[in-house]
Amino acid sequence: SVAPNQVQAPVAVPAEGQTGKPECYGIFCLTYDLKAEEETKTWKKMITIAVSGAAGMISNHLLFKLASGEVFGPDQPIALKLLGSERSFNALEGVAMELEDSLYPLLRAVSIGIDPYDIFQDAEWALLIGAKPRGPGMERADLLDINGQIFAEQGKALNAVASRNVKVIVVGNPCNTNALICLKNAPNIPAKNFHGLTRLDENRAKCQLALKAGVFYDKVSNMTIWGNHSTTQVPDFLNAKIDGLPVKTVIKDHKWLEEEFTVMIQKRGGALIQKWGRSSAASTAVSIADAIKSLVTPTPEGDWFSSAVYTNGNPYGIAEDLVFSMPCRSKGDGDYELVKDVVFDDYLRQRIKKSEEELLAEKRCTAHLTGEGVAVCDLPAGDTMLPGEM
Ligand SMILES: NC(=O)c1ccc[n+]([C@@H]2O[C@H](COP(=O)([O-])OP(=O)(O)OC[C@H]3O[C@@H](n4cnc5c(N)ncnc54)[C@H](O)[C@@H]3O)[C@@H](O)[C@H]2O)c1
Repeated sequence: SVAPNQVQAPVAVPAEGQTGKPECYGIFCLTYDLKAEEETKTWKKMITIAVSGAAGMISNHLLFKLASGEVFGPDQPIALKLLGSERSFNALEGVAMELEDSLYPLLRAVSIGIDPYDIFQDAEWALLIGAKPRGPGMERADLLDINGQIFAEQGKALNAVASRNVKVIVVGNPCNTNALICLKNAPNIPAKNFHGLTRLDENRAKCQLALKAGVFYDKVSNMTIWGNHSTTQVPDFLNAKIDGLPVKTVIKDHKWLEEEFTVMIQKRGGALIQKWGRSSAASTAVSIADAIKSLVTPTPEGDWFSSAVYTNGNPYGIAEDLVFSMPCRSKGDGDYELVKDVVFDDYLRQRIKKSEEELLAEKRCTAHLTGEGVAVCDLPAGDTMLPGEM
């Protein structure tokens, strides 16, 4: 209790469900006269970023990168709208308190809540990280259903209240199929705006190629991850370059590329869990930041980045109506186009096919969540794990 003569700090206004309104948090409830501040004169218009799973491990790194300005730029003020689960609401308040205490000049608004219809209101970016982890003994089909339901609901909420051009990055696993479910439930938002995160896989692949070639990782470019964010993903060493040269002319050990490199990237997440006892959080947050930066800054001439995006109209012959990781370029306007000048050989084609089959099976298994009828789960056995599982 507070003594009568003490000033009480602003407190969090309870989230939706308790008051009927999502609310600002603490210091962010004060209003500021932005125009009165010298530095704000050159600032851009504030953008609204919604983050789900905001009390989780990945968000604990990501939110502070967003607020610091390193993702959207030092002249871009932001509003953060944080979505948690009922269970994590206290932790969410803790996150908001840490954001308050960080005194970020660019962070102009923070609100927290557990209802996506409130939190996604006017969101221009939605970073969908919150999902249930696969528990012991849980079948992949169960995970697809449990998390798919979350993304069906969040897709509906985005459709109802988000900005009409919201860009959505799905991180919660299984992220490709969750992104497909999400976009199917948001018919009024362009399907092109939905991404599944495979940037972490791209970054991991660049690092291992650089290590093998004995060069720093900034020398590796044109790195595509094809397919599903699972152990069927295909890190493409045919089109990737080291110092502007095809990887295969720099790394002569083609047996290593085909047999060791591919598996190493597919299972990197699992290897990390064995060391850490938890899944990658910091490097995942970095890769989300990278994925956003790749959409809001022009792609360097001749290069590209990987993102799992909607396949309709793809030039590679991949089945339509999937969310599949493919090479993209951006003009820096938040949008992207698929890269046309890539080559294929039998090795690459065969492996892409396997990931495609897996995603088609995941889609059949979640048909009840995409409005396409009765689900049939005939998931390929054996190697359909997420990179974080081993
Ligand atoms: N695509 C990738 O490259 C990649 C990499 C690493 C992890 N992941 C995935 O990201 C997800 C989050 O990982 P983490 O380490 O931050 O997990 P975490 O368990 O630390 O955090 C997840 C948070 O989400 C919350 N949550 C659960 N359901 C929610 C819902 N419906 N709405 C809002 N919040 C909800 C939980 O309460 C928890 O606080 C997992 O699904 C993980 O598999 C993806």
